[in-house]
Amino acid sequence: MSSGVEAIKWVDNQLELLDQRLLPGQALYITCKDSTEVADAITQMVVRGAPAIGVSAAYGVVLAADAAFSEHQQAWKANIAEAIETLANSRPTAVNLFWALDRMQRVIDTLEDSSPPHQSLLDEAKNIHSEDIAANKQMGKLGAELMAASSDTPFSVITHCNTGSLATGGFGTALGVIRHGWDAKIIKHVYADETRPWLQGSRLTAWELQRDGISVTLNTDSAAAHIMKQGDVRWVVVGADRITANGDAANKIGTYSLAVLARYHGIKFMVVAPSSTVDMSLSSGDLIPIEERTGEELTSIKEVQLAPENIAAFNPVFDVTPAELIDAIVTEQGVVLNPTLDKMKALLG
Ligand SMILES: CSC[C@@H](O)[C@@H](O)C(=O)COP(=O)(O)O
Repeated sequence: MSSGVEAIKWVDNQLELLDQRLLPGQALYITCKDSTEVADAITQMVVRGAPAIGVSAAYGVVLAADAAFSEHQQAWKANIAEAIETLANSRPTAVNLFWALDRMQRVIDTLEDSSPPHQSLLDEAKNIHSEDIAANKQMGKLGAELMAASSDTPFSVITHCNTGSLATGGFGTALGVIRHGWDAKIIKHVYADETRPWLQGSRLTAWELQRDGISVTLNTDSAAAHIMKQGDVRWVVVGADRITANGDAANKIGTYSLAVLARYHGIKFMVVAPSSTVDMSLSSGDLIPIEERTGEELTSIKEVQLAPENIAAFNPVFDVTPAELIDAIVTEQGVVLNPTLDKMKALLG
């Protein structure tokens, strides 16, 4: 089974990121030499997807510490705080970013002011990276087993946004389940929503699945109800950017509509995310900060104008699916069926 493309690489003490803005036309890596460049890469969506943002930010902290230590060997800890703040401000919704920065901060807190930080921080960033890949593989297995138990015959699934090796440390969350399900011949076809406006589905998911030889067709987001009505789709499978203590899940805009449609059509809805995506400090999805990006993502594509000049455009890039519409949350620690606060607490504390 393919693990997919390597989107995040640590090479010669620099961070190399596959520039996702250029896919599928070009597969080019950009090099981030300092933490500001990493923060910019996250904001500009060179790298995107909740776990991938967290992994990249962790490597960004290594770069920040290297710079602070070479500038002032006795006071690097004080000097790194601003760089970490800049990384934290790069995008608001995916909690994996803050989770990864907290893990890096805990390592910083154990170090002396005068001790070189490089190796300990690099080790932790690499741990965050490799643990994410391992979590994805475990979730892939658990999610595919759940799907297999629900049907005697192979079926199709719908997915939204991109949750593959591009969006994670590697392998993928919802796409990890799809990889396992395809391998086990449970899943026979994937419908990939194009995912307006940034087109993660058409530019990234279609590219990843096609490269890996998994049967995929692309559809407009608004075709989902029509596809569901055909009767061939048994599961919607998506990732998440933040899951709250009651099981509400924020994910790419349009996910909530899919969940409503799935319930109407009697189709199961699965959210696949590592425990680093779970924010037990928030009691409900209403409290998740929802990123709004520029209206230009709606009004033009690659400088081609699609709407009247100066039209006002509203571009929230995530929405929250209420727990009551979710049949299963799959994490590497286990599966929560029909999530509630008590069930989330029992699995994820
Ligand atoms: C494993 S990816 C889960 C989510 O991060 C993904 O579905 C998503 O919404 C990504 O949004 P993006 O704006 O592309 O960063």
